[in-house]
Amino acid sequence: MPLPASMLNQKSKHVYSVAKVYSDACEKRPQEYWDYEQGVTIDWGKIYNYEIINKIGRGKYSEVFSGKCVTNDKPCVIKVLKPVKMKKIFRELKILTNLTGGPNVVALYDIVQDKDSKIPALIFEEVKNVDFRTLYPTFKLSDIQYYFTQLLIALDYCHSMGIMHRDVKPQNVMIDPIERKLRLIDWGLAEFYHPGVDYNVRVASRYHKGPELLVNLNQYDYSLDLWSVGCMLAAIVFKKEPFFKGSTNPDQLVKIAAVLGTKEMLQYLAKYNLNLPSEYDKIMKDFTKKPWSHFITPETTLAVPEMVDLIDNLLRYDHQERLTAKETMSHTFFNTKFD
Ligand SMILES: Nc1ncnc2c1ncn2[C@@H]1O[C@H](COP(=O)(O)OP(=O)(O)OP(=O)(O)O)[C@@H](O)[C@H]1O
Repeated sequence: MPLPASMLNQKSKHVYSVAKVYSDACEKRPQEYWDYEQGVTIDWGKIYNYEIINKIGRGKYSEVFSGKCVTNDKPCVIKVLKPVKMKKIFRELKILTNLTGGPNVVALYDIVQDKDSKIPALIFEEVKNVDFRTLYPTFKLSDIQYYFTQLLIALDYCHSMGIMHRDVKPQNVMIDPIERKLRLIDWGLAEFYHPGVDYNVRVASRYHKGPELLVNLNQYDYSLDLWSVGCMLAAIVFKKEPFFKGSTNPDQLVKIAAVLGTKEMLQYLAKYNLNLPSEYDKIMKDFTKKPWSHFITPETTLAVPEMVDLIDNLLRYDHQERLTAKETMSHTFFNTKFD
């Protein structure tokens, strides 16, 4: 029986922006692939197969524990979801079941449910992560080439599967430097991409929010994730963590404009027929675009020309101008040998 029509792929009356790549990734797959509103058939595992060892993280939407699977003694991570709308839970489950097994995507081992609260817990592979504040300062250019290629492989894969991550940031990129293993985690804000659909701009974490989110451009796409990658690279290379440090969401755009320029921001808005939201009236200033050389000091030895050019091609206001994940991987920076 065909599924009833869904609101999830309802195009806006006025379509003004469509992804440059993989725009039909969902449409070409069956509706069951992306329609999480019809519910998700879950093959529930057995909760007594898992043992909690200790708490390792607490997010807005979950509590995360390290644990082990008692049947094989294998370590795992147990993400106990907080009670939120079932629709959000279904979305995370659908996306994870679609993506698990993909390159550098955290593997989902099992889904279990507390029998009283009915709240699901997700069982993942464990990554022996080293905190980015400790790890990133040790990176040489060759490490950046290696780990960012791994991250881009994960992003190109999820984009090719019609999914935008929408929360790319160092805290969601687990790296085990001993195994040189990288996994993209936290698919809780990820969403299926349908061309011409208006998306909620209240996604991503402040420092990694793309300009499209801050100016209420709803028809954004996979290119949002590439802005966040640009922020991560700029922070590492220019030794400024985070690179754009807004104190509020509106201030985040002010911090971006202070680097990329105010005139350039207004040109971006004009291209998509948008006005600067009134919340900026009192706080936006007329900044001139700063050249990247402004951020170069004797300490920024990673800021080689190839890297600066890469950052310049990711940190673009216009989401349609940013390199895609695939284009980023073929950028000269990744094809240059550094010591
Ligand atoms: N597979 C894993 N291996 C190691 N650590 C993990 C793993 N999954 C999650 N963590 C740890 O738990 C933290 C929270 O996990 P996650 O980001 O999935 O939860 P969340 O509730 O969605 O978080 P947030 O509110 O920050 O978005 C991570 O930042 C990380 O430190």
